[in-house]
Amino acid sequence: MSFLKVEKISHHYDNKPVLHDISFSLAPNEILSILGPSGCGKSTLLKIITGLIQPANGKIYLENRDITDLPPQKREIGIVFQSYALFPNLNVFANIAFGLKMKKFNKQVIQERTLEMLNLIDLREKAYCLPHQLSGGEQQRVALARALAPYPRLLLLDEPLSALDAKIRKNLRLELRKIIKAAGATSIFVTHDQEEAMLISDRILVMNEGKIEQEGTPEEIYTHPRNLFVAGFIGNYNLFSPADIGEIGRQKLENTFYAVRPETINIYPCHEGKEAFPLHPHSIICKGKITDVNMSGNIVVYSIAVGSSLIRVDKLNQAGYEYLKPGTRVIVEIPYQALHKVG
Ligand SMILES: Nc1ncnc2c1ncn2[C@@H]1O[C@H](COP(=O)(O)OP(=O)(O)OP(=O)(O)O)[C@@H](O)[C@H]1O
Repeated sequence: MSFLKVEKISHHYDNKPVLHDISFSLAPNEILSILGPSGCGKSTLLKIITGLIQPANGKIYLENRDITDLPPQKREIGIVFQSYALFPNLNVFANIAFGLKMKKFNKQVIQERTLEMLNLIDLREKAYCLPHQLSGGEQQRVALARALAPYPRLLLLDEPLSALDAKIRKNLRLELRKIIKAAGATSIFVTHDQEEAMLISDRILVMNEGKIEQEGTPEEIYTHPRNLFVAGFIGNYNLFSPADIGEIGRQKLENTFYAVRPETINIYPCHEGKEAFPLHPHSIICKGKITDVNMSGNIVVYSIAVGSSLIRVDKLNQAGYEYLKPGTRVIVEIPYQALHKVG
């Protein structure tokens, strides 16, 4: 059974179309990320789900009930925004309890549920602090607890980590998923950061210019991008046509674009006078020259000029790994199964 069903939603501002026939559904307890570049329509779609905007066309169903015309306050949707939006004059406990009070839960329920939320976000010892006494990451955990406290039917998170600095952001990603899963909240997470979407969600919708380009699990999106846009947006993919790289192989490639992940490519130095190499039956082989070598954590990132393309190759920097120097001529081996046709 789908918990939320978004059916053929279209929208425009001043005759400019921004959403085209968007349909997707969400299973109970699932975390779905909507991933796409700035201006692709993510916020507009969220506002339509919350009821802040009426769509030009289409329907929204929550637990099989048509909520398209229901006002926002009747939808029981919790929202966490990019800015923490906590009440500055209320302490952490009162901020979390706020939604419960508004919904007129009795005192004991408010006390118990607020404590449960404080434990969930691991901030019990900060219950009587004011928001300005907390770090950005802590404030965002409080914002999450406040949204979860009144048992929302659906939780929407609109770029909740983008105001945080890089380190806190990285730490909070997995914690956010853990908290949402522990609370059992069905959620939609909006982001333009592919790494964040991969780590936090069960499923991802990749959006571009008001359309869904691909829908799938993080692994499906990462390993099988459906088209050039998704491969380009997911990051690090090498994109080329066979003519660009002057490949030699046993299977003829089509004259279109292919995507290949940097970690799937092998490179071998060409030793002087020994440039001949066997044709591997399951690979395409080409010649290249290393133009740059960079360390990115435990990964050695090679930039290799191959034909008219610059190919990225990632190798694990294990103990004893001897990396190749810029200027080295190399044989580049790309396994056929690593190639994805995206043109
Ligand atoms: N109130 C409005 N009036 C007119 N155009 C708007 C309005 N709100 C958004 N737009 C336009 O609609 C398109 C989609 O905007 P939207 O805010 O939904 O994108 P987004 O993917 O959320 O972007 P970002 O990641 O930058 O927040 C953009 O071209 C934007 O300029």
